[in-house]
Amino acid sequence: MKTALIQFTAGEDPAANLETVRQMVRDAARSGAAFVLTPEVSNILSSSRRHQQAVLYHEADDPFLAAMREDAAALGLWLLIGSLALKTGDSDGRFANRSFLISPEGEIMAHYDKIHMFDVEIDETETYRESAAYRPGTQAVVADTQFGKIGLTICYDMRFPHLFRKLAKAGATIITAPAAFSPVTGKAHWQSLLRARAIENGVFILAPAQCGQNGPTRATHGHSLVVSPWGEVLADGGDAPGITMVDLDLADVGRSRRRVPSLDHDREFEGP
Ligand SMILES: O=C(O)CNC(=O)[C@H](CS)NC(=O)CCC(=O)C(=O)O
Repeated sequence: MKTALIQFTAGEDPAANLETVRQMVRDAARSGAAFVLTPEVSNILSSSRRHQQAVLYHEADDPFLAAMREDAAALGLWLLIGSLALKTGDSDGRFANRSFLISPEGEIMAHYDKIHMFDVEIDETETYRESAAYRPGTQAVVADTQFGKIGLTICYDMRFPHLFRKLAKAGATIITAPAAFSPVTGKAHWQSLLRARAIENGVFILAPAQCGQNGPTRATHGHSLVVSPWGEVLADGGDAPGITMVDLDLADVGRSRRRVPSLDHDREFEGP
């Protein structure tokens, strides 16, 4: 299955981000991709909640989502919008960080709200408080497609192996992990986390990532990653914007799981 991961640098203007993504989706389609994935918060990366409040939409009238549905249908491909920041109507004004899987008919086949919030102080200069702006999801999601079952996660979720375990146990053979990873933790952890999640569950991991300088106070790690169920890095998108194409052999899932069937070897135990 020809799969394309879109890597770019989202800024504060959703319309500009949409133009960038649309062009790259078209390029990916021209290269023969059947499944195209975009990073976390493809529509906006902003550190100002006020600005987000001013320019974001609810799901029902979001122009980014509408355009992606049109493009998926026009180009006849599966599309994962890694996520969109969307208004929720919640009284506390928090947004959703929501991933969408769209069919080649332009239908929304699944959506997933990021469960784990990145509330972290990495060092004196770098702190994140995602839960101040975003309302965490409470529902894990697996979608049925012609390529098999796809489990949806977002970014920081990759540090919670039990979520990936649940998705794999529910039949997922591909797990998506779109990201806007921090450069510091990216260097230290990104590839190890994703390879571990692939190996321990015998799944393909598809992780389209934001890259570069997103704003005066925000940068992202890049290195969009495709990992095989055996843990091999099949592609790494590097530091710069671009499209990473890979041809997935879905039979690798069965081959890996037969060699090491650890997914079937979970045991109940007492303690500690
Ligand atoms: O801020 C937004 O608008 C959208 N959300 C994000 O970019 C989120 C929260 S700041 N980024 C991550 O989860 C990175 C996780 C990470 O870097 C790690 O786990 O080390």
